[in-house]
Amino acid sequence: MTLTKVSSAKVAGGWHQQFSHSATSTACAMRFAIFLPPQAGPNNPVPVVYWLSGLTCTDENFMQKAGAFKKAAELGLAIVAPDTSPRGDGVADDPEGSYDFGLGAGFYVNATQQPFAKHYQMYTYVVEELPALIEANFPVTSQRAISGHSMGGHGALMIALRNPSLFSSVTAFSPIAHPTECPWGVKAFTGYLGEDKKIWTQYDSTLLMQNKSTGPAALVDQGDADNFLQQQLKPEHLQQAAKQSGYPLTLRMQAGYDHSYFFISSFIDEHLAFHAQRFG
Ligand SMILES: N[C@@H](CCC(=O)N[C@@H](CS)C(=O)NCC(=O)O)C(=O)O
Repeated sequence: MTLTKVSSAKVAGGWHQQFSHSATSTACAMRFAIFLPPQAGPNNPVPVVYWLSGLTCTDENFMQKAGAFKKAAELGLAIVAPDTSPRGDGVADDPEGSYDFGLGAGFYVNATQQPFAKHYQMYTYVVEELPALIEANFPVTSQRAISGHSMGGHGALMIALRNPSLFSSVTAFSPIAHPTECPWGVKAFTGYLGEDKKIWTQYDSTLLMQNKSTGPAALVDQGDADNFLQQQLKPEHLQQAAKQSGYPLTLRMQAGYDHSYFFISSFIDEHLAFHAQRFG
């Protein structure tokens, strides 16, 4: 598998780099960003935190705005941020060009519906193809954690719940906690997965958590001044699911914070420390 380096910059004693590669799962060129802390080297592989971004984002938003590098360098963690959808010639988009479906809005599912199924295989890309690529090409261990924001916060929870042996911990900011019951999720799941709601359940974190009493330790932060809180995010549904099953979830409501990267940058250090503690 050939990786093409797109950019490279030293930061916090380590390196921020972007690469593109031809992905099998999504059948198109995919770009990702990686932060390698100063400790990382052939004789010192480091664990990886995967970061899944939200609607409208690319691999760049988190790396530019979260302010995560100093803490990741201190803790010796690599961070990998994939794109939020397939892109390029021939990749279908929302016919209306809206921001919440199609390009920039892959929802980390494997689409079954045309014209999306050919490229929108983000679940397989994030769970299988990207970690295999990272572990074959960079000085990292197979210790993994996963985090994300909004659509990506949901993606992180859903992927960790479905793959407990692959991730030692999961954290999320402002996740779309119950996608089968909010407008963003219903639109995306109808478009990518079709009308059969039984198929949707495998991609819904609240429904998955309801039936699991064990799995990767989960931390969720949610701002109470987030414009999307009531209509789209519904963290109380996730809390209720954890209560019902006994799942190890800590949900923190954070007073005054909105949906933006200002919120993420305020608590990202704590999320990285949460992961580092569980890597041991
Ligand atoms: N554009 C949408 C919201 C999109 C949005 O808030 N995206 C979040 C993720 S859900 C984000 O991270 N945006 C990019 C950024 O802040 O850098 C709107 O205004 O309603």
